[in-house]
Amino acid sequence: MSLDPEFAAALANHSIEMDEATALRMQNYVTVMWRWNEDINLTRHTTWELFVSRDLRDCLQLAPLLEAGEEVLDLGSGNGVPGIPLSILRPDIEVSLAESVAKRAKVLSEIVAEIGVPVPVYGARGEDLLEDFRFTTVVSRAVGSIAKFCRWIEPRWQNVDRLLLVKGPKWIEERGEARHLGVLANLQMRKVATYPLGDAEESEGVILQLWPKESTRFQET
Ligand SMILES: C[S@@+](CC[C@H](N)C(=O)[O-])C[C@H]1O[C@@H](n2cnc3c(N)ncnc32)[C@H](O)[C@@H]1O
Repeated sequence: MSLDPEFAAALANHSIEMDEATALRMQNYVTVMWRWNEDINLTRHTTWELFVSRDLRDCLQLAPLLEAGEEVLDLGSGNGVPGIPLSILRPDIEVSLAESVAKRAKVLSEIVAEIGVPVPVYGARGEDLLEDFRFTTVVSRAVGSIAKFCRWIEPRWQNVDRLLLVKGPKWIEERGEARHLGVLANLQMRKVATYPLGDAEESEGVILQLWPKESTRFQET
């Protein structure tokens, strides 16, 4: 397999440097995922430009925030973003996927098997999975509001060190709602990445880290 010139052009267009082996693994994931997308709705990002400028962009922001050896759960994985690209970008972390829609979870299992990444897929609600499994970090994109996540994880913090949520500019409204509902009372929240979304409004994307107040683990990060 060689690199698709449109993928290479999209990477160059966004000044993304990636070694060829990683780019080819990423291309294989996207190609297989798009093939499944013809049968079951997984993504609307069906051009290399959209994949690179939306999906890969967010994954590249998340990747450096994770420490080697972490056990990461992608909650609400859908088409596999951010979990599968993260497992390709960071083979030194262990990624699992939770997807509550059984048909999508089954397709995700087919995708990871075909592309050969060591990523377990759970056809379950992520918050239920946290009853029995422990993860150092839960990552998530486009699944629920800050308040929703606070409520989901609230009874499960003994099994999670931190949450990393990928958010668009609406995160400020969501923070307002979460404060209003009082669900942030026992949590610390910090913006750990900010980056331009490249849209006409010049809006910013953020990655929010949430962790329990009593934990000192992320004080210095
Ligand atoms: C809008 S899609 C986002 C998919 C992907 N994370 C992305 O950023 O493109 C949300 C996905 O999360 C799944 N989902 C929603 N709530 C969930 C939960 N509590 N646990 C696991 N999956 C969930 C939905 O079935 C859907 O596939």
